[in-house]
Amino acid sequence: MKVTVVGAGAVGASCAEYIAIKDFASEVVILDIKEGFAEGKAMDLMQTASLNGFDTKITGTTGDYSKTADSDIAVITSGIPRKPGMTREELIGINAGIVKDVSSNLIKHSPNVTIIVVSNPMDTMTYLVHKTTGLPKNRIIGMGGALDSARFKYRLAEALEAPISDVDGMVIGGHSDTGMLPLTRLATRNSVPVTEFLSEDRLEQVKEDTKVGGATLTKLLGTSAWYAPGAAVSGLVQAIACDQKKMFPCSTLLDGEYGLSDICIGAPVILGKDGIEKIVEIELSDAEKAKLQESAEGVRKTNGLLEL
Ligand SMILES: NC(=O)C1=CN([C@@H]2O[C@H](COP(=O)(O)OP(=O)(O)OC[C@H]3O[C@@H](n4cnc5c(N)ncnc54)[C@H](O)[C@@H]3O)[C@@H](O)[C@H]2O)C=CC1
Ligand SMILES: O=C([O-])CC(=O)C(=O)O
Repeated sequence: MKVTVVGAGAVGASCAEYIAIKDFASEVVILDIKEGFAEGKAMDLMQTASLNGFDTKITGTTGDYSKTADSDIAVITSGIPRKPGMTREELIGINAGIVKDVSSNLIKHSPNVTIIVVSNPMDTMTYLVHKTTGLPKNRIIGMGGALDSARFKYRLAEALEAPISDVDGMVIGGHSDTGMLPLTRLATRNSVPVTEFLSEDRLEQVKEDTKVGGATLTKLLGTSAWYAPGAAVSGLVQAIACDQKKMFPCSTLLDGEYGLSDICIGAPVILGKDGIEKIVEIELSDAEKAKLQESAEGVRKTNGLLEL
């Protein structure tokens, strides 16, 4: 199993590290355009192998896509992150060109690759990869909901004063400060709906804290987060590499599901060896349906800025 990670920055390196530590891939190639950067990150990570006990071979390259040839999975993290006060959508001007260029180079050397898009604005970047590569839709996956759901569980556990392992919950919709839809109605603590334990006001606070999870960290760090994003990507990569048939909310091209078409947005999917093997349609309340439509309108507005 060969995995390429494009972008050796904060998220790319974190993602490569978690993939290596989980020790399911034979090879990880990191590619960046900054001279020597990916080689340096790869060497540093390889020097953790004896300490962390993994056998994954990590190599780095400055822009040489021939080194990525025959990758099974490629993760795109190349592009600029936001600074405090910015939205993810503001990154489109620079990141669209990068993502388009990177995905076409990847496919030249790995025609059967499954691509996981991380660069922001992620739903629009995932749509761009669909529009420009011609890869089948099951092999283009946007990472956002897995991260947002992890943040949702963190906030739920905080409100419940419970360990995170007690808590389950999912976030669907667009990966944006306003478009996320944390499904509080379906969240549970050991199978018991969290609505049994938390007031409506407290749940509303959990929802709002979850939606601005990325912005909160960006304000604290001066750039956007990387540990949880890297861990979330590694979870998707592992589910595909190990054919786990796990369910994650991912940005996927919808074709009528949830009443939406010609848009990539977060919905629950089953991930296995064929990438997105199924889009799971869950019954939403009328209020949730309306929120999802609103979220989709936001994503479509950003998609409208693409030069296709
Ligand atoms: N979908 C999600 O949940 C998340 C998305 N992100 C996004 O991921 C992206 C990366 O974030 P960070 O790693 O923090 O940024 P970073 O600045 O640390 O790393 C980005 C790397 O991309 C490289 N790069 C730029 N153009 C390239 C090209 N054409 N080919 C190869 N490499 C290129 C840069 O040299 C840099 O090393 C941002 O757009 C950020 O908004 C970040 C966190 C979560
Ligand atoms: O907040 C950002 O810009 C990066 C990101 O998507 C996240 O951490 O959720």
